[in-house]
Parts: sequence; C-alpha cells; structure tokens
Amino acid sequence: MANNNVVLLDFWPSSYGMRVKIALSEKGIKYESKQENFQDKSPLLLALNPVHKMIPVLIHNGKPICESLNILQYIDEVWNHKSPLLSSDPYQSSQARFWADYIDKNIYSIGKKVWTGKGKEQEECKKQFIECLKTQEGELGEKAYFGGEEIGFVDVALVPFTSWFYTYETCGNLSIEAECPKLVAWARRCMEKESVFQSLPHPQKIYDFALQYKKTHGLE
Ligand SMILES: N[C@@H](CCC(=O)N[C@@H](CS)C(=O)NCC(=O)O)C(=O)O
Repeated sequence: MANNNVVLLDFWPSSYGMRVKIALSEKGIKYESKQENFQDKSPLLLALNPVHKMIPVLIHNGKPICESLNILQYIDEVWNHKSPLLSSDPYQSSQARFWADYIDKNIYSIGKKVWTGKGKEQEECKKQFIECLKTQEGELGEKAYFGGEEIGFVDVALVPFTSWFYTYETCGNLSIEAECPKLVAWARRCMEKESVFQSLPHPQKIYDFALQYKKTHGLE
C-alpha cells in the first residue's frame, strides 16, 4: 500500500469535494481536510491548481491531483487493496466513465439554474433537470447501485448531488421523489453506507448555505 500523507483542499458544500471524501473513506484512508475560502483562495490552492484554481485538490505525499473524477481514478489505482470503484473490465470501466461524464456535463449546471433561476428559464431548467435524473434512473434500472451489488464510480460521482435535492426541491418547487422514486430509493440506500453518510452534509445545512449564497449574489 502507498505511503500516505493525504490532504484534501475542500469546501464543505461542494459535491465535487464530497466525491473525494467518499472515495477516501471507502478505501479507509485517513486525511487532513483544509477548507478553502473562495473570496480569498489560499496560496496553496493557487499554487497546486494554477489552471482552474478550484477545489477539490488531493495532495498525496506533496503531489497535487486535480479534478474530482481524475482524483477518484487516482485513489482507485493507488489504493487498489479494497472497494474497487472502477471495474477491471475495460468495457465496464468505459461505461462508468461515460455516466460520470454525463453527470458532470448536466447535473451541476442545470441543477444550479433550478435553485438560483427564476420564471421561464427556471421552469425550462426544471424540466431538463428531471429529464437528466430520469435518464440516470433508467441507467440504474433494477440494480442496487450503479456499480451493481456495491457502490462504484458512478455512485460516488452522483450521490453527493443528493445532498442538494432538498435545495433543488424547495427553491424549484418540485418533488424529485414523485418524479424519480427509484433514484431517491437508491440515494437512501447509499446513505446507509458509512462512507457516504459521513461525507454528505445535512440537506438543511446545504439549503441554508444556498439561501445565503443567493442573498450575497443578488439572486433572491
Ligand atoms: N470539474 C471540477 C469542478 C470543481 C468545482 O466546480 N469546484 C468549485 C466548488 S464546487 C470551485 O472550486 N469553485 C471556486 C471558484 O469558482 O472560484 C471537478 O470535478 O473537480
């Protein structure tokens, strides 16, 4: 097993940061978490992610790894002794990466417009958002997890966004459970895992953060 000095540059409401915390927890890796302030980013963040200047950044024995999905793959390769996230079968692995990419291209950006948007634009985004979730639900099918019997790459990529479901629902006046009951049941199953439960903030805390964000950004 790799020699470990592991630090995570993070910001607690970030679904991308949560992904990394779940993966580290699944692998049983201890780490130090450092919270960033986006109004005054730390010299460490700026030095280690000079391209995007974003969290999460994983620092493993002094070396930075950026971009959450890239970090998940790195964690899976370095700590391959337990809880594999990606299948060793190239085809299965390519499918998981496809879905994680789908999540990255859709859920965050459309979801943000659901909780910050207004009027017609918000209504349009609500429809698109539910469509995306239904597409995900179709991919889940009758499986317990996207990874099959155990949580895998796609589960870890998607489940952090469920801590924002209450915010999408309350700000967007919609019911995700009514539209996507199987996806919500999957989210509950994931929450029974210690790695997920410990890594996701309480939905009310996310909602309070979102309201404050809207206030400070003039989005009320
Ligand atoms: N594609 C990136 C997205 C990361 C991202 O959007 N991070 C946000 C927090 S959720 C950030 O650091 N924002 C800082 C900023 O916008 O200045 C990943 O997967 O890691």
